[in-house]
This record gives sequence, structure tokens and C-alpha cells, in this order.
Amino acid sequence: MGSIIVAPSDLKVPFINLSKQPHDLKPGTPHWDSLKSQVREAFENYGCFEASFDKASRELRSDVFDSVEELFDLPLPTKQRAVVPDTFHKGYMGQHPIYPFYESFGLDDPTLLESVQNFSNTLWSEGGNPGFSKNIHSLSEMISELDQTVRRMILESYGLEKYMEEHMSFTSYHLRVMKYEVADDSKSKETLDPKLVLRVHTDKGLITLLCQNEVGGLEFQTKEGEWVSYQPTSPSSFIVLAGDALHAWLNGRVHYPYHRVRLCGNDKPRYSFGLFTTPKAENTVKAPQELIDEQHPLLFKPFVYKQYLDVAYTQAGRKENAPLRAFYGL
Ligand SMILES: O=C(O)CCC(=O)C(=O)O
Ligand SMILES: [Fe+2]
Repeated sequence: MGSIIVAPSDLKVPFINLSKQPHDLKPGTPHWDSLKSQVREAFENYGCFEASFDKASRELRSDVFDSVEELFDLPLPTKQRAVVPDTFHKGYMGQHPIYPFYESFGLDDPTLLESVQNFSNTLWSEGGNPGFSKNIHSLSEMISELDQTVRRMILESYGLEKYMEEHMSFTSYHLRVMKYEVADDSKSKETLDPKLVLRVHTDKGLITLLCQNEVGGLEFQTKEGEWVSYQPTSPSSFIVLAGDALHAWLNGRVHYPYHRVRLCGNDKPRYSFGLFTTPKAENTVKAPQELIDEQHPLLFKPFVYKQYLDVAYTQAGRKENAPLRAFYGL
């Protein structure tokens, strides 16, 4: 996996309208139930879908990407103040030999204004950057609602309502903003696939919600092995994707797609914004009894999420692209 790049097919990821317009989203209504079935079907068949979610306005998204650009435009020594040693998914990452065209910043609990302010204080001294903090916090908070809607629908659709409260407090949020830019030097263009700016991987947590600037490039692999290129069909779209922990917790019911980012003939940098819902570090991912039976034997040993992250990441980047089965598969 990863060495031979197959061109994306004409397939599209499913589209689900989770905006409040034209119908309000209320649990228990026929509209909710119909969307719930669509979410389950999309997760089972693709492990991802495009969600329209109009709560986050076009203006806010544009302000967020201005803030993200401002962040990456800081001088390198300033950005390096946010490095968190020995982690891949937190703090600043850039100039990495395995990911030469990728930079990112990760921070925990972006739905709390204080966390974003603390992060901004590290980079902009003298009071941080209030505009940045406000924009990043607002979008994170809004799309955490989308995450909770999706998870509520998933739990209901598998008859797991009794775990709802426990499940919602089992998780935490992590934000990562990313910049991809193919450097214009001939040496790098001789590599196997110069456009592959983020290698094939699965996400480690439960749910990932992503949006991007106008530069595309995100691609998913279907269960059948075909690559699908994602192009948002509406300015209020987010991509919602299932990660390893959701696959394990639901005892394999949902697909957890391989995905990657390739920049195809674009000279502009690509920026993306990802809210990652993960189990809290100390929590154990263990499939509920309701999802284990003769037809669905337990697929994974229960595992502590933090231990999984430790084995799945190394300082050198992602150690393997499918560690879940390798470490915990039964
Ligand atoms: O930038 C993107 O759209 C994808 C990022 C991604 O897959 C990740 O950070 O895990
Ligand atoms: Fe990812």
C-alpha cells in the first residue's frame, strides 16, 4: 500500500444534508430517522461522507482560513516554539523528511477558548492573537455539534442508546490545522509521486471532521480498493470520516477508510482544518456486548487509547499505516 498510486475513479463519497435548513434536526422525528439511516449506511459502505452543515457560515470559514494562513506565515523559529517533542500529532510539525511538503499545528481541547488562547500566547507574545483565538474556537465549537449529532445517530442506529451519556463523556477533541505545498525544486519532483503530500493512513480516533480552502486533494479508498477523490459540492460542506477507534468500538461494523492527500497541478498551498474526536487518553476502547455475537465475534482486544497512540506513532512519523489490526486484532 502506498507505493503504487492508482488514479482516482469517478465515484463520489455520499452526501448527507445535516444543515438545519430546510428541516430542523430533532431526534425522534422521521427526518432525523431518515438521516440516521443514511449516516449508518455511509459509514458502513464508505467510512466517510460529505456533510452539509450550515451552522458554520461562509464568513466564519473564510476568517478561519485567513487565521490559519497567518499562523503558517509566522517565521520558522516562532512556529518552532510550538514543537512538542516526541509526538507526531501535537504542537508544530514541519520540515520532516517523510513529509517534506506538510506542516501542521495540533492542539487539545479547541472547544475551550482558554486552550486556543494558551496556544496563541505561545506564538504571538504580548497578549496572543485574540482574532485567531476567536475564529479557531468558534469553528471548533460549532463543528463539535456536528460531531455529536453524527455520534448520536450512530449510537441510536446500533441500539446503543443506553451508552449515550457515557460515550459522550468518554471522548475529547483535538484540532489540527495543516498546510501542504509542493516545493518547486526538481529533486523532489523526481520522487515516486511528487504530488502525494500526505501518505496513505487511517485516522486513529473515532470521528474526524475536515474542511479545506479551495484547493482539493483529499482522496479515500473504498472497501473494494478504489480511490475516490473528494470535491466538496457545497461551501458549507465538511467531510466526516470514521477512524480506527470507531471501527474497533463498533466491533467492525463501520469501514475506516485509508485516505491521503495529493496536490494535482495546483500552485497554491492547500490549507485544511480538522477536528478529531478521540477517546480520552486513559480510556479503554472495548466493544459493547450488544455488538458481539456468533455472527460478529469480537474483532479486537480491548485497548487503552493512549497506549494505542504510542504504538501507532513514532517521532519519525506514522510507523505503520494499519496498526490497529497488527496490534490488537484477534
Ligand atoms: O488535510 C486533509 O484534508 C487530511 C488530513 C488528514 O487526513 C489527517 O490529518 O489525518
Ligand atoms: Fe487522516
